[in-house]
Amino acid sequence: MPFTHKGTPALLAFADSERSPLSIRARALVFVDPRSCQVRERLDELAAGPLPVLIQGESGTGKELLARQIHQGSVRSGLFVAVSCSAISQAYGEAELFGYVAGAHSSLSSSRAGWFGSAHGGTLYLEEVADLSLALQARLLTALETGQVMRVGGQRPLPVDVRLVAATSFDLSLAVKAGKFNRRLFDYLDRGHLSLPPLRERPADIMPLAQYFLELYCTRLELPLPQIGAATRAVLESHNWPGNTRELENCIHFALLVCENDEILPNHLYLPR
Ligand SMILES: Nc1ncnc2c1ncn2[C@@H]1O[C@H](COP(=O)(O)OP(=O)(O)OP(=O)(O)O)[C@@H](O)[C@H]1O
Repeated sequence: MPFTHKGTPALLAFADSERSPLSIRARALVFVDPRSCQVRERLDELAAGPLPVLIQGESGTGKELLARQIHQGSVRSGLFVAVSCSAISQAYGEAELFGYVAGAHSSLSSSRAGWFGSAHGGTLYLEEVADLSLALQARLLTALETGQVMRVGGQRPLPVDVRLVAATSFDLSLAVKAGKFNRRLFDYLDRGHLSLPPLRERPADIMPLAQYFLELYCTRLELPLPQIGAATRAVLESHNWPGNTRELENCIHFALLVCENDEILPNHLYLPR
């Protein structure tokens, strides 16, 4: 059932958002600005096809939501597994990503599939993919190209069918030039390039998103729905949103908690920058 609210026609809903353990905040994608509509078209094209996808967009623009939408729009019945590459440990990265067999280290008594194996039949979303070490990048490319993984301590490779959706907040080709990112992995990923503009370049999304977050948090916190008046609207529309949609979401959440009557006023907006 698509999420709907007054005056915001272009919403996509996540069918499984209520039961997905990885999707606490994501409920729908608001796409109203013409640039967002172009992103949406490209997303639909990519979702239906077989290509890996590289999403480029500043922090907080909604890359993970797009990745979920790509998975949902695909025919893949396996899980959507989201992993932050900056959280993968240096020491055990290979085991975390590709799994291990019991006894691989003295302390490991059972086998684990790893993130890659857990996404078998589904989609692996790697956030900030450039944070992977060069060694793991090379192993990742081999796994994707051969459709096989070797678990740490394993004797033979296991077949895996994973679609990779990777995200980066900067131009990854610069990291390739600097020797920090595997050129072949970049070429592999970049066939399905999806660029998500910052919120300041999609101004027609600002008010629909603000209204969406207002309704979302009012429902969640069981608060009456306040209005957003003209002066507040002007402030929201003229801010340049360095933290993108996440900043707008936090701003609306905060405003809802500090506004006293039935209207959000400009002084209820916490916009430090
Ligand atoms: N188009 C949208 N419609 C509704 N909610 C959105 C939209 N875009 C982003 N959000 C919300 O904004 C927040 C940030 O989105 P998300 O985590 O997907 O951004 P990101 O680009 O992956 O950020 P980071 O690079 O910091 O991980 C989330 O709470 C998400 O639900």
